[in-house]
Amino acid sequence: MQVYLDNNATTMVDPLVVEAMTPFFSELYGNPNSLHKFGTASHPAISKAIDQVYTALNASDADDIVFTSCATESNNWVLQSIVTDLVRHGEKNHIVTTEVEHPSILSTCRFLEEQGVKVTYLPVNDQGVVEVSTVKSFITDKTALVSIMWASNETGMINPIKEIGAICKEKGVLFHSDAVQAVGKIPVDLEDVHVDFLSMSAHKFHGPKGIGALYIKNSQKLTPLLHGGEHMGGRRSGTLNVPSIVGMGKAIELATVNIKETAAKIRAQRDRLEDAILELSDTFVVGDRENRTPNTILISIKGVEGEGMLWDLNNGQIGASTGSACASEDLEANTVMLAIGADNELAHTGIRLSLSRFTTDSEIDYTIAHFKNAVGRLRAISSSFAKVQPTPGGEVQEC
Ligand SMILES: Cc1ncc(COP(=O)(O)O)c(CN[C@@H](CS)C(=O)O)c1O
Repeated sequence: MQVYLDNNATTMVDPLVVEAMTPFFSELYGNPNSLHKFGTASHPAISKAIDQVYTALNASDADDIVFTSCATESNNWVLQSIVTDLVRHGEKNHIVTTEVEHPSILSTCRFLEEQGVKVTYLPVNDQGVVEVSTVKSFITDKTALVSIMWASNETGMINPIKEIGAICKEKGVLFHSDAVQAVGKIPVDLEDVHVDFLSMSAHKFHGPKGIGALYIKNSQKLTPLLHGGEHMGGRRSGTLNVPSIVGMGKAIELATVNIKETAAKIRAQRDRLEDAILELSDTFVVGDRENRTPNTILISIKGVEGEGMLWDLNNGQIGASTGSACASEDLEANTVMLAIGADNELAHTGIRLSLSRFTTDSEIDYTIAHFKNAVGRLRAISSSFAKVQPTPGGEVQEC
């Protein structure tokens, strides 16, 4: 049996999405900007995809949805263009974000700091969530943008976006949320929650890789990151990736049409897996279940190096991660676990398991059995998890 439990890294493309995309590779392949029928033939499908994204986010027609190559591009676009529009020529010079954002936010902020922009990296609490009062206390009259992720890719913990959005609106500060791990997993209603910009990525909700989008409220001015053509109303240049746009539209429709029922099914499987693993001694999960995306577990297993556990799981045909895929190559401690106060040893024991609507009950059963055996094996050879075993005479010995 093969079990894929790394859906926060990327997901399988839903076969129904592949079916929707197929005609636009070799049949309706014209450049949508061409005036001939080969180009205009794809226009209805592009319009439908845009409508599917608007509907999924409950966005207003006054807002813009601009397709990008990925959420990393969307995040870079907002941060770099806010500096172009509000910092270089204006009185503002400050960005507020958190310590636990995705690298596409943190690295871009560090790049902007090299250009003189002031960035505040807010701490998170022991649940990995930023406190509303903390956000409020660091906004000044020089703050150009607040950028805070809707849900953590590492822990699944959900930030108080509605409250933060209300504060930003009240203070007249632009608000961006990286919603990559929220869209398609939990309800995102942009009539109910105030954001000026929102990033999303199709390959997180069973769409194709290489396509994302940026939501822009009320057509807010935002200098393009990519120049060179009138695509997407002059917002983002580059020939439209028609198959992937169609795929993103179909994927977001499938992911959100019954989102509450789907989330409940995934959560039941996640909770069963989590309960079983927590039966093991010296284990803990980051964050409470009520304020977490339904598919994610970041679990610490004392005495078991994350990489060693991944290797054992992989040998058992189970795919998981120690945290975000972007950071998988390095053997650093999990930054989120460090941010919530875990010591360095503990921060090396994190395992991220992320389910999807395609995860089956038998896969959960198989994972539970393998996980428990793996922990026993790895702790038996772990120097940091010394066991105290009684000897025949009753004396106790370290081993
Ligand atoms: C919150 C968040 N923000 C941005 C990205 C980047 O999305 P792209 O469309 O791939 O550019 C991701 C992707 N996180 C994957 C790969 S690093 C993970 O393993 O956690 C994300 O989770």
